[in-house]
Amino acid sequence: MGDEDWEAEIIKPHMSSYVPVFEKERYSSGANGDTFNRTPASSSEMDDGPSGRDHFMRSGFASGRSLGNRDSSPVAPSKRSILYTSKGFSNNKFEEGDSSGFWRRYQDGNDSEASGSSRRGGRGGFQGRRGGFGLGSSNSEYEQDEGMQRAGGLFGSRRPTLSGAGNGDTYQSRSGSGSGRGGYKGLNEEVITGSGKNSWKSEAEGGESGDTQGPKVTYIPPPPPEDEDSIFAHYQTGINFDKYDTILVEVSGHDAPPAILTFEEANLCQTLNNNIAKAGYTKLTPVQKYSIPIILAGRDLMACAQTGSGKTAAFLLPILAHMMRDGITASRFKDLQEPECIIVAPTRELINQIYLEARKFSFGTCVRAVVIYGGTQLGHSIRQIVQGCNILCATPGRLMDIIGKEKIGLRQVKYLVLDEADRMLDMGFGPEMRKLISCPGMPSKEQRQTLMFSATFPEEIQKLAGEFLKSDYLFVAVGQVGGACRDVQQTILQVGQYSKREKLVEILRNIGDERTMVFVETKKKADFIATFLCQEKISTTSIHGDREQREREQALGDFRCGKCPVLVATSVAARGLDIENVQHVINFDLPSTIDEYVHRIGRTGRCGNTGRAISFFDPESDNHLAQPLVKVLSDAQQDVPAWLEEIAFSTYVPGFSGSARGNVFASVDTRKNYQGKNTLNTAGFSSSQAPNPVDDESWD
Ligand SMILES: Nc1ncnc2c1ncn2[C@@H]1O[C@H](COP(=O)(O)OP(=O)(O)OP(=O)(O)O)[C@@H](O)[C@H]1O
Repeated sequence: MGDEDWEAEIIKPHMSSYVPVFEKERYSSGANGDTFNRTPASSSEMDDGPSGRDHFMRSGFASGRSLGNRDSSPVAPSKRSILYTSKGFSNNKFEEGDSSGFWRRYQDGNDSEASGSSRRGGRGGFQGRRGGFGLGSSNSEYEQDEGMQRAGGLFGSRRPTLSGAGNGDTYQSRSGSGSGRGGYKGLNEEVITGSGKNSWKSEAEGGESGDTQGPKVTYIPPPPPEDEDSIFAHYQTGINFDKYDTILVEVSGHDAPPAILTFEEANLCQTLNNNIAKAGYTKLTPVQKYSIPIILAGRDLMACAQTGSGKTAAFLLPILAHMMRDGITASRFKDLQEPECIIVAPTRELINQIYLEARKFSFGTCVRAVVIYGGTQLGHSIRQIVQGCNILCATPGRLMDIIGKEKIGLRQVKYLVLDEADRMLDMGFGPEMRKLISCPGMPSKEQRQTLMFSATFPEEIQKLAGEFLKSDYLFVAVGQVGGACRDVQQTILQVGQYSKREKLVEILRNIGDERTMVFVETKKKADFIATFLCQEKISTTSIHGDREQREREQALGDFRCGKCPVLVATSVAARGLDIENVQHVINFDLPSTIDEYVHRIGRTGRCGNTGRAISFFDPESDNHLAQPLVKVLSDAQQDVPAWLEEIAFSTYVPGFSGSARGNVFASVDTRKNYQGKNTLNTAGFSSSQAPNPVDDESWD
């Protein structure tokens, strides 16, 4: 979907929009029965909803709050918390390209980052504002920075961006493309929509290679809290956690070890068991029941399981168990570190989250996990590594940089994990991953264990994965490959682009202060919508690839802690992020692929908790998604609006395999004629016995 024509927006009449059944139940109708006009008298009214909503509405964050008017809520934004504003806004006009005129710094904040230099760069380039925040390294060798950021002036987008740095309360002009930083802000995570197709570029592709010239990135992320309570902080599993056991699991491949039913059966060492208990895990999720024994048996694995169902622990625990069993030696300071495990993920925030999980489960052991990612000072990454590194969690660009600088040797790598593997292997990251496995020293696939996890695995990506995996890898499919989490109540509203903002505000006002992620398709629109919501006095922050890393982390922090209950995001936040109490996802713009939709709505309804997703379907631009949406909705046992079925029918493509991007509905392993498969429920009982395995068709 391309950018909206904001100019046209103010003259076009609003299109009528569809109101879902559940909203009609909840709110009395307006004159035409078509709008959310009534505010419930109290939140208790919400508690009486149908089953799926019950728990959701009872959750702590919502309770006791008025759901009617944000202004009256305890966190209603004050003048200070209107994070940014725009001049042209009252005209509903987005003056693209004239960022210096359109955006003005909200002076109320005392942002140290901005105060050092003017950020009104206009169309000019570098203003040098990134020089030092008292965080610079004393070791100049380590102060190299990401190349594309240096070269970024060439690509300056001149787009305004939120600034959460410092107190997170100010929005300010970032004209001149972030002034001192040029235009590149994590191209690896950017969805480029010009062609109407997602195209992801890796950091290294984008140039975080450290070789090009440009301004230095000096950001050093604050260290995570070290106290045990913080390390083991977790949220509760939800009412549907036990229902995971009813999901069918299909395992394909030869000689799959049997599933385990309890943590005890995994025979992990005492320290790991203690950490599991402290993390609040008492029962395995299906993907853990199947993946843990497979990994413990030394097999390569491709695992597909619904969002929020515990894939991270499914690979971390057996890897750590092996490391402990092998008597891993404590890390020590060395200029070249040789980690035993490398974990890669497509976004900075996700890899950081995986690192925190690795740190949690390795607590009290001599295994040292380290995280490195783009948008931070390269010297900082290197300093983390040289102190010792057994498990390296990295985004691809930064990983290749560090390998290039000979701070990481690959000879000892025994485990290579690709989280969000379908993303890691697609056109964006695939080339980087191929470079990684052919780096000097990297053990061949026969000599290492390669593990791939995702909630979606398109057929064509499964085929590419053969290059990375041993030919006898096992494939675990928990439920439908690419299916949406059933704990998310999905609603599709027909909303034309010119009605979207009004509908968004209406919904957000009714939601109250429950944490909500609003997905939009472009970075520019993320800024625009965040500005708009702030003007509507809805505390909002935003995350996207044009924001500096400091700002991205600040935004996520403000959202996590509830300071800003609304997070406007691009697809950079679609995958993997595990944020407590996200009760709503709103697709202001639908993504261009159904997989992205599945990941986005999976930010809610995690770990057995329930959640809700509302998506604006614009018939002008989203018809290609009608068929896959109908399939995803019906597979997840959701109501399918009649109008959507009609569109799906009218846009019927003979031979359609269920997706805007290929065969999303491959239910299992795509190795053709593969017969070594078992279908079981997660209590471990086989529902169809596997025939004798025949020759495995490998994708090598
Ligand atoms: N066995 C368990 N018991 C309790 N909580 C668990 C268990 N396994 C995982 N969790 C918790 O469930 C949440 C979701 O887990 P995780 O982030 O690993 O999901 P995921 O499957 O990787 O999701 P996504 O597809 O979105 O990346 C986390 O907070 C995690 O700590």
